[in-house]
This record gives sequence, C-alpha cells and structure tokens, in this order.
Amino acid sequence: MTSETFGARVHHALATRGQFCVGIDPHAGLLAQWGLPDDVSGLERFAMTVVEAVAPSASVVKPQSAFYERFGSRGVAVLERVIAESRAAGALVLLDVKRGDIGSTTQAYADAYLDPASPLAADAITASPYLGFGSLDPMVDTARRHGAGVFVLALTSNKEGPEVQHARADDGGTVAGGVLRRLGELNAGAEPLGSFGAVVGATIGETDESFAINGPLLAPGFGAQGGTPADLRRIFGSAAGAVLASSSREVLRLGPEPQAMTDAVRRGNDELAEALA
Ligand SMILES: O=c1ccn([C@@H]2O[C@H](COP(=O)(O)O)[C@@H](O)[C@H]2O)c(=O)[nH]1
Repeated sequence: MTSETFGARVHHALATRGQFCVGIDPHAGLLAQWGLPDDVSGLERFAMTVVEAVAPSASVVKPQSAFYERFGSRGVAVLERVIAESRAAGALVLLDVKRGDIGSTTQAYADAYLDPASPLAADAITASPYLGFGSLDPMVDTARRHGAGVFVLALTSNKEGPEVQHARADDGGTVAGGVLRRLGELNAGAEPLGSFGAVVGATIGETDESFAINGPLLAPGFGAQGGTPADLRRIFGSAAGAVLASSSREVLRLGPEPQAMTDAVRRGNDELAEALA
C-alpha cells in the first residue's frame, strides 16, 4: 500500500483537505430520489457520481459496505470501483464494515480489507470490539504491517449504544472508556498521529470520557442524525483537531447534481474549521 502509516496520511489529509468526511451510502430511498432504479445499474450510477463529485476534495470518503452487499457480487464489484477511484482522486477510503469476530476469523477480515493484495483493500476500516478488544489483535497487526488504519467502535451514534457502551467494567470505568484506553495504548508514541481511531458519534450528548488517544476520531451522526459543529467542539474539546466528522444522507440528498455535493464538502470543511479551531 505505502510505507507511510495511516496515521500520518490521515493527519496530512485533515490538515490539507479538512475535517469533513462524506459517507457514500446508496440508500434505496436516495436512488429513488435521484430517479435511479433500485438495481446494480442505479447503484453504480449513484456511487460513481458521488465519487466524482466529492473524492477530489474530501479528505476521507466512507462507503458503507451494506448498501453495496445488498446487490450481491455485482454490488461488491461497484464497491471495489468506489474504493479504487476515490483513492485515485486523492481521498483516503475508510470502509465502514464494522467487522469483529473470534481472532482466527478476524484475520480473514483483515486480509480482505487491509491487505493491498485484496481487491477490497481500503486505507482503513471500522471494527467492533464487542467480542473483546483483544479479538481485534490480528486486525491491528495486519494494519501495522500494511500501513492501514482501524477505527474501533467506542461510543456509537445510535440510541441503543449506551446499554453496552456505558456499562461499568471491573475497574469501575465504562466499557467505552476501556476501548478508548486500549486505543491510546496502541497509538502510544506514534507521530504525528497513531493509526488506530475511535468511532464516537456526534450525537452522544454529555460525556466524561477522555478522547486523548493520539489517534483519529471518526464522528458519524453529523448532519442527518442531528450532530452539529458545536456538539463536536463540546464532546471532543482539546482533541477536536483529530476529528473527522462524517455525513452521508445530508450530502447525498443534494444529488444527482455533482456541483451541489462538491459545494457541500467545501461548506462542511469551512464550518468545521471555524468551530473546531
Ligand atoms: O456510530 C455510528 C457508526 C457508524 N455510523 C454509520 O455512519 C453513517 C451515517 O449516515 P448518515 O446518513 O449521515 O446518518 C452510516 O453509514 C452508519 O452506518 C453511524 O451512523 N453511527
């Protein structure tokens, strides 16, 4: 993939392109709104229009795998194109797959998404630590080997998340706090930024957790789910410079006119630069 770490690449991308990330999520409702059929030809037209509109200027794009998988192997082939063409246009690709399993299977997921020899290889993926943080070790090792990144779910944007993530662990801290601590350990000493990020929703409300993990912080839920730049400032405080605010539907509903989506990236970056400076 590259000799540079993902942490170094995302640090550079945030500094030069901005903190706004576009989710490329071809919802059935959006295909209909764009006047496209709910089939693989509609999926391809939608996804490639978005790539062309946003990948030349956004720091990171985040395709959500589920929306491609629902069309089977031909949908996955479209996802492969989204990854390759977004990277060719200069965006980093964070593939949102939320994988996590027993260690031996986690290795296979890591090979599928983080090994540059795979047609689905991305710059980084999302992962779930809820089979135990250590079950992600093969993913961490593979990411280190290939200069890729992993964003681990800590405090998700959905209302059901707290029943697991706010639960108290044996040490009295929250389960999410334990995930953040382990990420800080993985990123210790990395410069300018570690490659192991946390997923922390822009909608989580009040929190006492520390986000000083020396890694990138993916904040989904920005836009359509209600998260605002002011929420990000409040949640992340002094860690706000490492935040990547992700928005899907709020941008995609502006299509199929490409310029409207391109303008949304610029607006999003400007708003975030002002709020998080
Ligand atoms: O906590 C999380 C983790 C991931 N997501 C994903 O982000 C997008 C959100 O889409 P919007 O249209 O901007 O609401 C979607 O792909 C989710 O799977 C999240 O929302 N929350």
